[in-house]
Amino acid sequence: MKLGFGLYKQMLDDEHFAFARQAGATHIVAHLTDYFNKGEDENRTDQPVGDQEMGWGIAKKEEVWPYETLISLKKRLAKHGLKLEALENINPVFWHDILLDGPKRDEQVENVKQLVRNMGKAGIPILGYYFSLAGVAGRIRGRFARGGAVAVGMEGKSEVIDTPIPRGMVWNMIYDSSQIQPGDIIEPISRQELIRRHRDFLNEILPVAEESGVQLAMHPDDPPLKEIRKQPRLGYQPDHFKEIIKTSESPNHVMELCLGTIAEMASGDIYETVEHFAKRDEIGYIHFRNVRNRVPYYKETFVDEGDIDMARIVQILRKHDYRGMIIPDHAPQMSCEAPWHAGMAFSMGYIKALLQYF
Ligand SMILES: O=C(O)[C@@H](O)[C@@H](O)[C@H](O)[C@H](O)CO
Repeated sequence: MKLGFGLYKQMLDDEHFAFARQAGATHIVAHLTDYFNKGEDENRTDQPVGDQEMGWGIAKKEEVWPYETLISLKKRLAKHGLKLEALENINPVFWHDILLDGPKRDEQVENVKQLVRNMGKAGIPILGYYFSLAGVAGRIRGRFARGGAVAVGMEGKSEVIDTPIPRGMVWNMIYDSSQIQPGDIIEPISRQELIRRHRDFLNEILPVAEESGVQLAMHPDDPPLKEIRKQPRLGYQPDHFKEIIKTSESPNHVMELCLGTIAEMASGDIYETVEHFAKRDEIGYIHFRNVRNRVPYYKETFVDEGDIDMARIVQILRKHDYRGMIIPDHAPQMSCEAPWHAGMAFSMGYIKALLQYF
């Protein structure tokens, strides 16, 4: 197994690369979408939470990440002894009308194909994506982890969860602020319609992924409620994702298996789910984090204190000879001058020890 580390856009610098390597990472997941593009967000070092009606921020208008950008990032990482294993998430500016089935859909399918080709050419093996209208919305932040460490979670349904998505926004980011008008919302669709949009997207992108040697790794719905912001989720039980991966029938379509999100689901068994995907070789990479309780009351915890027995997960992965990457995803913030660094270093140390002894 490969120990990896995820870095947000604003962390893609030498200092963070050195930190990741020092914490034991050999592989990197890079987020090239700036989730914090609001100018004044003081929480830029923590994960984006999704407790605001207007979402994470304004999606930056930019051209589809070109080959040159990708290869230069790869080379900068290589200087630190790190391999760029995956990009996580697609800027909503590139694909909002694929999610919304809007007028630019076909043009935007070409954007995603181009991104996949650029990744293939640069030798980046995995694109993590999350097919969702509401995106990561409706969580709150609080002193939920051991010793009062700040983490995210849910305390029942917050107001945002039932507030419809305004037009101009999707995936919890604003892609066109000129469209945002009071009362103008995205019409609710059915889960079947969302499944259709996703299937059509895969039918067009997967052949290109296969040709390019890139795997598309699907993130489960986060948080896994049946409906958020009046829109359905692709899935809210492990079985939904098993079904989607099975019907896509391509070795290039796999899971970005987030243990926390799966364990938060109102039903389903995390160990059986990991076993299912590991046995079939359907895991792109793993978000190795822990939670307590299930939606709508779950809380993120330190990696060693939640409901999931992480050693058991590693044993299941070993049993099926899983060779892919695991990353901490995110961790509670620890009380000190570098709360994010301390939380992530704690997770990395714990995971490294598990990998050493199991
Ligand atoms: O902060 C983060 O990294 C999370 O929000 C992600 O795990 C997120 O759930 C996925 O990237 C899916 O978008």
